[in-house]
Amino acid sequence: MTDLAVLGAGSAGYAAALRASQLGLDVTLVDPGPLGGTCLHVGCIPTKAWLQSAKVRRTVLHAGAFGIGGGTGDVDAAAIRSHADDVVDQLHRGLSGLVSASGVRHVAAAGRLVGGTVVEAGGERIEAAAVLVATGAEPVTLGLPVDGERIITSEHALRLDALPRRAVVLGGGVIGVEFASLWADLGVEVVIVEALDRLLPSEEPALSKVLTRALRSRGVDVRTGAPVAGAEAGDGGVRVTVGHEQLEADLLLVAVGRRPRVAGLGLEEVGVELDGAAIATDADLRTSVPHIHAAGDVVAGPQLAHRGYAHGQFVAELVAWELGRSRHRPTLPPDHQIPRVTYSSPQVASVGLREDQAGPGARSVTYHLAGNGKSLIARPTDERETGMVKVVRSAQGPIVGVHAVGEDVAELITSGAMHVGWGAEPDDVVSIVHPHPTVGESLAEAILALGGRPLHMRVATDIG
Ligand SMILES: Cc1cc2nc3c(=O)[nH]c(=O)nc-3n(C[C@H](O)[C@H](O)[C@H](O)COP(=O)(O)OP(=O)(O)OC[C@H]3O[C@@H](n4cnc5c(N)ncnc54)[C@H](O)[C@@H]3O)c2cc1C
Ligand SMILES: NC(=O)c1ccc[n+]([C@@H]2O[C@H](COP(=O)([O-])OP(=O)(O)OC[C@H]3O[C@@H](n4cnc5c(N)ncnc54)[C@H](O)[C@@H]3O)[C@@H](O)[C@H]2O)c1
Repeated sequence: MTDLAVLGAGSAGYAAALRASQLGLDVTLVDPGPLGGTCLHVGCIPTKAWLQSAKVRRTVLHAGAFGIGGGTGDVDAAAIRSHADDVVDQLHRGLSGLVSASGVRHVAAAGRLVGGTVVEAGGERIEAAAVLVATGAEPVTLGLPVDGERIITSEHALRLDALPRRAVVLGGGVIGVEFASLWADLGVEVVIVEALDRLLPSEEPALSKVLTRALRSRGVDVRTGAPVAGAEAGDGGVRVTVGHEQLEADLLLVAVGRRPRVAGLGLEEVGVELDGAAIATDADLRTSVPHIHAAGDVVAGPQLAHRGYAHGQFVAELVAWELGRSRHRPTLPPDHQIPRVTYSSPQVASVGLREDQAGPGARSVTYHLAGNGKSLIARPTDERETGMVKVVRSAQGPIVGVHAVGEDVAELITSGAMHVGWGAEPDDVVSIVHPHPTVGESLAEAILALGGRPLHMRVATDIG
């Protein structure tokens, strides 16, 4: 018997386990893989390590623009991998220590539901008061013959010991854009192919435009409105069919989305309903079967590690409350309040609603980072794009969206998430002083303008 059995020890599952044990629940965490799941081992952390190496090479190649003698920027893919592995290992050791110190029991096996809230894993039968399914997602391959060598997914891309000379990236979403950006900066000739009419199609159109111009200026061949019809691998490389055209490359990265991992979990057998490919849940992440919850990438919505953390902690608190072990009934942040960052160069970061989603009478101000000292200092002078921050408020109401593109704009979206989450009005924020020079003060500049009192920008003073 256990209070909570968690299937999956990724961002959602381990966050649930840690929070539940803090609340005094007995927890069993089931996962056949290493603690940490996709984000730690084959997602957020190793991709950001590769992106950092790409940024270092770019800095080295542009060092002259900063008055420093440049280097050759030779690339050692195996050494980049080893740096990424070191970071992952260190975080994995830390997480394993946290989980064992918390008293959570880890069963290192795949689990499945075998009736009600009973889980079977590694030959063991675990009866639980509540179950959380947090088994994550896996790449969609569109039936393309993924072989791990010529036609690959992001997981294979992170294990490369040598970089291709020429690569086609299929999908202009988050994974496609991050790899296109980092490979281009590491000297790979990249073609990125997106079926819809722009890269990162769910972001504000202005951000996609700046990103596309920046990638093109670094030699990336960006093709939009171009669905890929097929691909064929041979000894010498891969041939990709886009419309009537054939593209030749050393490899094809398939990055067209990730689908919830729900097969083989016994969901159908115990009556857990699906909503399309994802597990159907109510607003409190309860599935159609009492006391079975779902969290993270198995639930439809943005597939992000920090959403997984929020989901996992929420379910732990809800279960503790339902079992009478906590007096606090938790609330779940809505998906649109979850910040999104694409860590390409330039970065694209946003939270809340786009202007076209913010209702009638919504107003916005766009502050161009060409006026931001910190952004100009960081930018090599031979690069034209600096980026922008756009803030959206609902009609005479609160700030409902912050959208940014530029170097290091990920750092300002945390403040954006607070403004949107707290429903702040521009007047609530204008008296908060931001440090200078920072990229973050560009958000303050846009909010000042939205509140009708611009400082370093020329806009009509009756705005907002
Ligand atoms: C290349 C890449 C880069 C990414 N970068 C970012 C980023 O920068 N920022 C960000 O926020 N998000 C990023 N993500 C997304 C992020 O990794 C996911 O949103 C997050 O990992 C989801 O957490 P989860 O707990 O739902 O699932 P996962 O982390 O996928 O964990 C699921 C776990 O379930 C386990 N499991 C599977 N089947 C069973 C079973 N039958 N029994 C028990 N356990 C099982 C798996 O072994 C796995 O450990 C990235 C993803 C990818 C692929
Ligand atoms: N920095 C981050 O937070 C981060 C990084 C990587 C991944 N992730 C998460 O992983 C998930 C998966 O990422 P992803 O980039 O694979 O999915 P995605 O949904 O972000 O993008 C997939 C893209 O592929 C395009 N596409 C689909 N079929 C196509 C075809 N036949 N031809 C051309 N284009 C096609 C889609 O229009 C879409 O733009 C995302 O939801 C994201 O949240 C997050």
